[in-house]
Amino acid sequence: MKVVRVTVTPIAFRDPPLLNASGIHEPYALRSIIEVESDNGYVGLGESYGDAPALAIQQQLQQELIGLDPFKLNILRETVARVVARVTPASAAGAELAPGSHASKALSNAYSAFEVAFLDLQARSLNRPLVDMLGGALRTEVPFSAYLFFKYAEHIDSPYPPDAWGEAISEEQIVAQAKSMIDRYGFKSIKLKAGALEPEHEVSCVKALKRAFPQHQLRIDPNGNWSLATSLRMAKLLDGCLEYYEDPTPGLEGMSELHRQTGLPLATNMVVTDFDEFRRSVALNSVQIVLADHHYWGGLRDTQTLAAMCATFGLGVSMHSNSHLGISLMAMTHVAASVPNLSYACDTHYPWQEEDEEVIKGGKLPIVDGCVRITEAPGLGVELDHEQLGKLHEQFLSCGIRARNDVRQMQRYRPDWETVKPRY
Ligand SMILES: O=C([O-])C(=O)C[C@H](O)[C@@H](O)C(=O)[O-]
Ligand SMILES: [Mg+2]
Repeated sequence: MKVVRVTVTPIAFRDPPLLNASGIHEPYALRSIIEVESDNGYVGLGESYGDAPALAIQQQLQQELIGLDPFKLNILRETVARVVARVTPASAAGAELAPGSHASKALSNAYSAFEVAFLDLQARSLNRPLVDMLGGALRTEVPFSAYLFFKYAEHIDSPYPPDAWGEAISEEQIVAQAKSMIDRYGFKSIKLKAGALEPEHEVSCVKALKRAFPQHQLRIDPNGNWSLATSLRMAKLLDGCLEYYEDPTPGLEGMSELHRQTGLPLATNMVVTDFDEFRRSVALNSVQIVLADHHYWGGLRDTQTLAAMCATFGLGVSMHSNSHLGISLMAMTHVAASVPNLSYACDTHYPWQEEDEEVIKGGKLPIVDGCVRITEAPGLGVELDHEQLGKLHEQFLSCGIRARNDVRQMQRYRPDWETVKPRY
C-alpha cells in the first residue's frame, strides 16, 4: 500500500465567547482536516491545528508523503522531522495556554496530524477499528467531563446570532450551564475553566457546583493565572472539594511548592508538555496527573508511551482538549480506550460546537451517559462530509482569522487588557 494523495484543508467553525486566562475565544476556531489516500482506494482522516504556522508545515508535507507506506510510521516521523527542520526556525521551549500552537511543538504536532491519518488508513485497509492498531480496546465507552466556561452572551460585533448557552458569569449561571450540559450529555465529572475572573468568585462557583452536583467529580483550571500565594489561599477555600487542581500556578517549581504545602493532587497540560518537562517534573514532584493530548504529545502511540511513563512514576493520566470536531474526538476516544491507566474522564470542548458545523457524515457524534463509544467500524469509524468540509473551508477563507489570539480578541472588549501572568 502506498500513499497517492494527501490533502490538507483548513476550516473555521463558530466558537462561543468563552473566557480564559488569556482573554476570550474569537468567533471562529481554526482546524485542519487531513485526508491521506492510498493506491488501493482507502482514505485515512486526521484533524489538527489550523493556525498559520501549523498549517504551513502540514501543507509542505502534502507532497513529501506521496509514495510512503502507511504502515511505516518511523519513516513518516523522519520525513516530518526533515520538513519541520527546513521550515521552522529554532524556537524557545515553553508551554502556552494552547500548547499545540507553540512553535517548539512543530514536529510533534505535524507528526501527530499525519500519524492519525496513517493509522486510520492502516485500520481501514484491514477492516479493523483504529484502536486495534494500538493494541486493542480495554473499554468501548470512554468517559468525558462537562467542560464549563465563564462566557459572555455574544461576541463583540458578532458575525452571527448569539448561541443558545447564554451568559455565564454568576454562580447561578454557571450551575445552569452545568445542568444543561449534564442533562444533555450525562457527564459524571465537571471541569471549570478559571483564571478569567476574580479567584474568590471562581472558587465560590466551584462550591455552588459542589452543592448542586454532590456526586460529581470537580476540577478547576486557572491556566497558571494564580500566584502561588493565591493558589494556596484558594486551596484552603476549596476545602477538599476537588478531584484535582489543574494548573493553578505557573511553572514546575511553583506547582512543586504548592503540592508540598497542600498535598493536593495537581494536574497539568501546561508545565508538562513534552518528555523533557516530564523528567523535570518527576524530579521536583510538581504534578501528580498529566493531561495527555495526542495533538501535541506526538500522536496516538506517543500518548501510550506517556501513559506508560506515568504508570512507571506513579502519576495519573487525564486528557486535555482544545476546540475541535469529531475526527479529533474519535482519535482521542480510540487512544483513550487503549490506555490502561487513563482513570479520569477526558476533557472535550465538543459540546460547545454547533450541530450544523461538523465535518463528518451524520452530524455531531453522540455523547451518552458522559461517554463516547467506539464501535467495530473500520478506522476511526467516521466518514468525511465533503459538502460540510467545503462550507467550513469557505468560512475559513472569509473569517479573516489565521492564528488563535485570545488576548487580541479581549482587547476589543477592554482596550487596556494586557498579558499579565499570573494576573491574580
Ligand atoms: O485545559 C486547558 O488548559 C485547555 O483546555 C486550554 C484551552 O485553550 C482552553 O483554555 C480554552 O479553550 O480556552
Ligand atoms: Mg488545562
